[in-house]
Amino acid sequence: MSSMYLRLFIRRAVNTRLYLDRVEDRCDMERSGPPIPVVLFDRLGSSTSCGVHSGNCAYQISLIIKFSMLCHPGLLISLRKFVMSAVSKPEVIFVLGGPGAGKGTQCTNIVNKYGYVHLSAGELLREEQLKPGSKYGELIQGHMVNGTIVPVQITCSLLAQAMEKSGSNRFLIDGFPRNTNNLDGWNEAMSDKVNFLGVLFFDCSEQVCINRCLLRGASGSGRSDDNEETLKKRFQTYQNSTIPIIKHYEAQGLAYKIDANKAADQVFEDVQKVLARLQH
Ligand SMILES: Nc1ncnc2c1ncn2[C@@H]1O[C@H](COP(=O)(O)OP(=O)(O)O)[C@@H](O)[C@H]1O
Ligand SMILES: Nc1ccn([C@H]2C[C@H](O)[C@@H](COP(=O)(O)OP(=O)(O)O)O2)c(=O)n1
Repeated sequence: MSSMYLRLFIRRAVNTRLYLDRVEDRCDMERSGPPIPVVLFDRLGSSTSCGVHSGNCAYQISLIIKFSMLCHPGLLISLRKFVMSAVSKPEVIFVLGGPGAGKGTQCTNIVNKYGYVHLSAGELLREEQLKPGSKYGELIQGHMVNGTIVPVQITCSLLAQAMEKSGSNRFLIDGFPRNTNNLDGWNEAMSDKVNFLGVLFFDCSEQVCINRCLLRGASGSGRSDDNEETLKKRFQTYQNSTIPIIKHYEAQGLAYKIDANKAADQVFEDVQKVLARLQH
């Protein structure tokens, strides 16, 4: 009995890729026709496994359940979560605030507690800049040092690639959108593909931010922009270009302001209150 399996299929005709959380393994299973990415993961211990197949114009989810697990009390809840995560669009929260406001620090806290995937636009750009032979390396470096913003086509495609590669469906997108070019580019390419929950806005005074960035630089961040001269320019960009984006979301009731001048653990207390609201 324990080796008998029940297989459920869910099919839907959409040309889309699926993003699932808790991806544990990738393999090619039941290959037929063109190559199909298959994600295998496990929600009820080792005796339940799920495969997700994303084809050209349809996707099919198959869920393999051991007969002995059919009476498991968590099965229905797990099934519902599984199906919802598979058929719903990926969740996105934007994280904004001045340079050094503590965005990255709080994103790490959120990832540890809530299991989002953290994508830092700045970090993705730094990685791209360092890639040998990157055609955007010099352009990115120029913007970093001048404290200006890289064109959205580059940043948005790095974000989209990272989302796809992660296999998750819950994202914190940190340091984006930073100006109207970022916002327009995102809206054009991505906004109808995601379920946007809102913006975490880390509000922090300029002096506190500058002190934190200088300390970060002094303690070996290795970042070409953690110096006083670039910081002045980054703050100008923040005031002139990013604050209007935050205001744009505030006007829609989608920005959640958090006092980021406080100690990191106090800031995280406030973050958790906001997340509790966002997730309901
Ligand atoms: N609430 C806080 N109080 C004091 N220092 C902080 C706080 N949050 C972050 N830091 C420190 O300040 C620096 C900048 O934080 P970081 O999370 O990298 O900011 P951002 O991602 O907004 O640039 C880091 O060295 C970090 O350890
Ligand atoms: N959307 C973005 C995000 C960052 N950048 C560039 C320009 C920014 O000054 C640098 C650094 O960004 P990052 O988010 O890492 O910086 P802070 O964490 O806010 O200090 O990257 C960009 O051009 N476009």
